[in-house]
Amino acid sequence: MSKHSAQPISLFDARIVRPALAESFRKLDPRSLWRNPVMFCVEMASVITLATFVMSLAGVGREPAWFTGLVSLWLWLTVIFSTVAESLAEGRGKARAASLRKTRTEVTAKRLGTPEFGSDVTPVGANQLRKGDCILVEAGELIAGDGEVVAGAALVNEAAVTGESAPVVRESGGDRSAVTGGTTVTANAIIVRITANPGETFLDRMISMIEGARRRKTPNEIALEVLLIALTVVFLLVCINLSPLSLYSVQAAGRGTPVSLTVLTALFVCLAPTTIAALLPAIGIAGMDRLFQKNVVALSGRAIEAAGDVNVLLLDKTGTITLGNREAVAFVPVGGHTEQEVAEAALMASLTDETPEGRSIVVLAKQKYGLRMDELPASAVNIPFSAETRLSGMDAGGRHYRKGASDSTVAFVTGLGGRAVPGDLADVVDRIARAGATPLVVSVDTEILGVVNLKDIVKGGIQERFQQLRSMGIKTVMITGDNYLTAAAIAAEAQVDDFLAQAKPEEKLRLIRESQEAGLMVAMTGDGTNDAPALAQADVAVAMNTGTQPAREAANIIDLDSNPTKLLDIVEVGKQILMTRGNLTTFSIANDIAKYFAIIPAMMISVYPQLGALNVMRLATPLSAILSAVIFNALIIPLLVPLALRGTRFRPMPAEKLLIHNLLIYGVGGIVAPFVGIKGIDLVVGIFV
Ligand SMILES: Nc1ncnc2c1ncn2[C@@H]1O[C@H](COP(=O)(O)OP(=O)(O)OP(=O)(O)O)[C@@H](O)[C@H]1O
Ligand SMILES: [K+]
Ligand SMILES: [Mg+2]
Repeated sequence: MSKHSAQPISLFDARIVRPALAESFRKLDPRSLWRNPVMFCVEMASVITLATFVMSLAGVGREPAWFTGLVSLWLWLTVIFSTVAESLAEGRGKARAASLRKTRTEVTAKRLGTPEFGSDVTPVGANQLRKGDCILVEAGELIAGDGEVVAGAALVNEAAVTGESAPVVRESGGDRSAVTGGTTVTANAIIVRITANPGETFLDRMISMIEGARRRKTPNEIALEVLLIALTVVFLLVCINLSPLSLYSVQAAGRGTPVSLTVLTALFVCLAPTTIAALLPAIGIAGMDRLFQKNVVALSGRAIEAAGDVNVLLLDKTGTITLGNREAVAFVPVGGHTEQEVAEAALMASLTDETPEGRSIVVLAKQKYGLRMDELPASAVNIPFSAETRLSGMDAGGRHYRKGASDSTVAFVTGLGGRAVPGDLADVVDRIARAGATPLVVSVDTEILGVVNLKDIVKGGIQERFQQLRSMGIKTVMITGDNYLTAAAIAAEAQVDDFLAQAKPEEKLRLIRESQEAGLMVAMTGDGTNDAPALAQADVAVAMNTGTQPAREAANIIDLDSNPTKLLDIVEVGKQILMTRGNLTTFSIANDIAKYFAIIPAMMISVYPQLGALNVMRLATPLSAILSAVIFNALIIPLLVPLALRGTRFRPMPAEKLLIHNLLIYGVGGIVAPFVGIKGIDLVVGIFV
């Protein structure tokens, strides 16, 4: 097995750092930097101080050129540290996108006239394929685009996308019908109906997502940014007003010198929330990258952050909580019929059924009873399975063969005029359901012959993960189209908190709407086409990569490993992103206190010598105090880059406790650190000045 995560590239690997440094200079372009308004202001401040440096070189102004020059240099470094942080966060994704692009080679597809085997084949380039085209893909060939298997079943190697080289089954009809462009068929042949135009495929979306090209700011990021901009504007106004104020003070006191433009600009940058503003883009991008390490592709940053606040997780049963598909394991007669009769009727009701359940019935009838029908009866009409009717079958030779959920089949038979439901039916259905399997009732015309036992197996190790979700305050609810007893048995085995049985697609949707109206943040995990409406409505919609194309399109997060408990990791990363942002904001704002103590006395001491009392750090000279504050303000950014990229460590503890814990560390730390840091830098600066 080769996984992406098996060969992790370190965050500070040379292969990432070098291109990131180049990229960080491109990001200095004001036309792209304005997207981060606080850093844009710092860049303007750097330009202003560059001008005052040039002027002091020319002998204009009172300040020595070494001072204005160093202030300008460190202001530029402040901006560069921020663009480096963002580029570093993007780096690993870019490296991976490049390797994904390599797999998206130009392939030739075999386009078919009709969606059937044996129809005429026209070779076309992959980029000529359009939605709705059908292609034939045979063993050893690359699948040219995203699509849905409409005929056949094959083994597919998806390593190009998932990093997992063990082949998986992709087949028509069921919840495992979706195939991804760029993956390879290793055995058998399938016919695929293309579902995405070139440029809109999963691989394309994945590449643009991890490259950050389509990254939108999340609502949380926007809210925080509004706060940061407001703070910046306030400090800008304060600094602008300080200039006339200091002129006036100088005149009134009859001594001292007014504050210079360089010092005012330095003060502004030190007070503005530069630490968090510099690291803000990196935090979100790095979070998305951490998820990708876990083989989860988030198609929106918003979904990950919403996951940090999730209260309820709804899970589809088959394929999500239980393994793959339900398989027929036994035919159980009722009402005095024989096993053989049930097998025959079930076979007839499944001949045209392309779902895995239907195919497994055909296989069992053949294996156990030697039954086979090589040709369909001439008059056969397929009655396809739907999540609405919950039954399927075939009409042939004037007879109605059906199989389906117990209530649906009984209702169908009664509708045809059947009156006698066998007395032992309820018992048989109950027994199968209580064991956690799915009973399918088999009928011919008005007669109920027996029940097919479809086995359902709960995925291993799922219970502990649900327990962890519970301890994080997340309620798990299983929703299934299956009957109440089967649902109850599987729910008990998987240890979900609650379940909803016999749910049709619109009931799944309603449950989500109701939970959302009650103020809950809802996550949904599913794989079937019938889950798609619910996925589209959920705040966090996780589709299994094995799922159908509609489910994958409706989702905003795709789990390449198709593991329903991945939500735990998604929640963790979501919480980490929110916490990291909160912690760095606290730190950034708490930092200002020390800077007041460093800069205000330095600025005003020539006018008001009493302010010397505020110089608690005993900084050497006013100029070195200001320079030290500027240097500290810049250096704190690279020092916090590892924290921004890796995220605050997640501790499962109650929210209030966590808040107090973080406030203590980042609030108190934010107040103390700059006193120590600025003093230390001043000692070094003092050696030279
Ligand atoms: N091929 C089929 N033919 C007839 N009836 C079926 C078939 N497949 C499923 N059923 C019946 O329809 C019910 C609903 O099935 P469906 O697969 O839509 O459930 P679901 O809502 O996707 O839930 P889950 O996937 O969690 O089991 C099943 O419980 C079963 O009784
Ligand atoms: K600052
Ligand atoms: Mg399903």
